Amino acid sequence: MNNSLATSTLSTGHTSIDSPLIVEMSNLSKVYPNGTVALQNVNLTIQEGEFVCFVGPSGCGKSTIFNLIAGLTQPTQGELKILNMTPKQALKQSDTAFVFQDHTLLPWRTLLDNVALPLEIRGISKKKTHEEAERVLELVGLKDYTKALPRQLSGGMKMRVSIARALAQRPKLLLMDEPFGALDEITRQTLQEELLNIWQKDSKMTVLFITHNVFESVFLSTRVVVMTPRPGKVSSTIALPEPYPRNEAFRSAAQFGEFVREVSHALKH
Ligand SMILES: Nc1ncnc2c1ncn2[C@@H]1O[C@H](COP(=O)(O)OP(=O)(O)OP(=O)(O)O)[C@@H](O)[C@H]1O
Repeated sequence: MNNSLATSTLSTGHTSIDSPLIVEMSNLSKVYPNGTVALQNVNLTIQEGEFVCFVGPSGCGKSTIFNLIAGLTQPTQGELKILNMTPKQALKQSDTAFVFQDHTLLPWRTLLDNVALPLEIRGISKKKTHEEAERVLELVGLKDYTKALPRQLSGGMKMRVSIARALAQRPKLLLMDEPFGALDEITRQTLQEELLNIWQKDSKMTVLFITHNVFESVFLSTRVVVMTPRPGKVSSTIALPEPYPRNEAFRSAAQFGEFVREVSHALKH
């Protein structure tokens, strides 16, 4: 697919042709003050309920796209709408939540208190924040660890807490920047399946996920966005209209291998 088709939307995952647009980027460019052209004329729309992976060489502007969506930096040119609002308005309404590779848990707070923190900051009552924190910790398989401290957990468990903390905000848009990059392969695959289960339970949550791992992008997403080396552009979008739930059987299916080859080929050209 060529760049012009990057603006098209697809009926995969929970989405249908009528699903509202969550992200609209038109001719989006970002030049940093030092002159680095991080993004050039990016056109992309993402519908409610999609799971979109971004792949591309280091420095192609993937994180810059996330920072723009989060309202942490401003575009130099073009337009960006999140849920038909400016990124800052969307962030204010807590419609956007993040998960990073570094779990950023506070070492002195229990898991429950770590997960409750963003809600506490929003002034929600202690009873409600704790109920919500318990709900999401159960969702990520950690209901027996509410009183544990981060140092008592493995890397994979810390990542689960980090995901729970983002989910506690009930985001419409979840941004995940290489969340599983530091995990061993088995833990990574387990968390991929758990993440898909969580996403499937919430038909309206849209997930944008940055990864350097082509296999991961194919396993997870309804659509892979492939970016070019700097200045970052969308070179192609590849639809993955394979049904969910996806599991071990999908990883060994012929179709999986074909999609991996397609994404790898797009990355090299
Ligand atoms: N605040 C900044 N000031 C100047 N240049 C920046 C800034 N942030 C990022 N860049 C540059 O913009 C380009 C895109 O960076 P970005 O972090 O968005 O890429 P990326 O695709 O996420 O990279 P990686 O895969 O290595 O994380 C890079 O050349 C980077 O050095």
